[in-house]
Amino acid sequence: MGSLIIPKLLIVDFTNDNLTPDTTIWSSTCNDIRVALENHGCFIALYNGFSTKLQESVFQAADELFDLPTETKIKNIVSKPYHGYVGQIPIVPLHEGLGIDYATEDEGAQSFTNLMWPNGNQSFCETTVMFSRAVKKLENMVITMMFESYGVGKYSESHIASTTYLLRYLKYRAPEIHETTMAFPSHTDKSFLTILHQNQVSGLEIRSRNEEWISVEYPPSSFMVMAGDACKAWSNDRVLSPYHKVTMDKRGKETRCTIALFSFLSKKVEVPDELVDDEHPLMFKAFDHVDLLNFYLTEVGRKSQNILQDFCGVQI
Ligand SMILES: O=C(O)CCC(=O)C(=O)O
Ligand SMILES: [Fe+2]
Repeated sequence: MGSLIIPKLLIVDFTNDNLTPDTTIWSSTCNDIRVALENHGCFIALYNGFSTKLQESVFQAADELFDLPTETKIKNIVSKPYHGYVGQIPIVPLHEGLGIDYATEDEGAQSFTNLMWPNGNQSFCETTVMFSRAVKKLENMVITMMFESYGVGKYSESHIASTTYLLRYLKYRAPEIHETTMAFPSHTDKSFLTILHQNQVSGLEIRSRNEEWISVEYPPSSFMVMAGDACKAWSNDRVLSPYHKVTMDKRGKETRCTIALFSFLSKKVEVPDELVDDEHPLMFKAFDHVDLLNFYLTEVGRKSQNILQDFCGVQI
């Protein structure tokens, strides 16, 4: 049996005050981020863009939300696929999730809050917006650095201006004896980037390029930054959009909670000309991001083992 080499995931320290544009550390970190996204499709970010109080209150907000009756939670219906309530699924019995589209904007968070708490819940609303905005800042920094490393920094501002954010509160209860430990089946994200923040209960597993599953442990104060299929398409197939899943510990007793921010483009996802050359011929046609989600809703899309190729691959 060959030895199992578990690749170490990159840890980027965004709390370092010296990490500012036009410094050596900035350009080497931009490079590290690009290499990590190409090799593993993810990295861990140490980030202190919000207070310890907000860190606590966002998990309290999650508890309050999941404590609502199911009849209320199922009202979280969003027209875009995979944006609303998910739960009560017999083959995924441990998982429940709710989504807030445009969570970085007051109106987005407010309309969700009004739906869940018709008599109001201002602290939930404020916590959601503050947390989403703090994570958006991290997302924007990663975009800026990745674009810079690919030599297309001039496009990052317009990309960020055309990005919308979906915040999802996700819960996984501990399995009972004889119950499945599979808490969220293997998939790739359809987002551009996904940023995950978990409580003290791990469970995330990521599939590496050589198809080994890596269990990811990251401290509750840090973030997992992951590329989605739209990022893979934009990069002309350089970045990995990793398969990942959540598995709960068979003997675990605690509930796992993740708060995830997904970024989506409101303009076409297209490969910059600079990322196409003889060595890297164009792999994907430009597409509307929401159409990728709609394709994933179809049977062909759901069963596809190579969704980008099947959805927007350039036929050779
Ligand atoms: O809970 C997690 O860590 C992962 C969630 C996830 O993969 C998703 O919502 O797409
Ligand atoms: Fe995911």
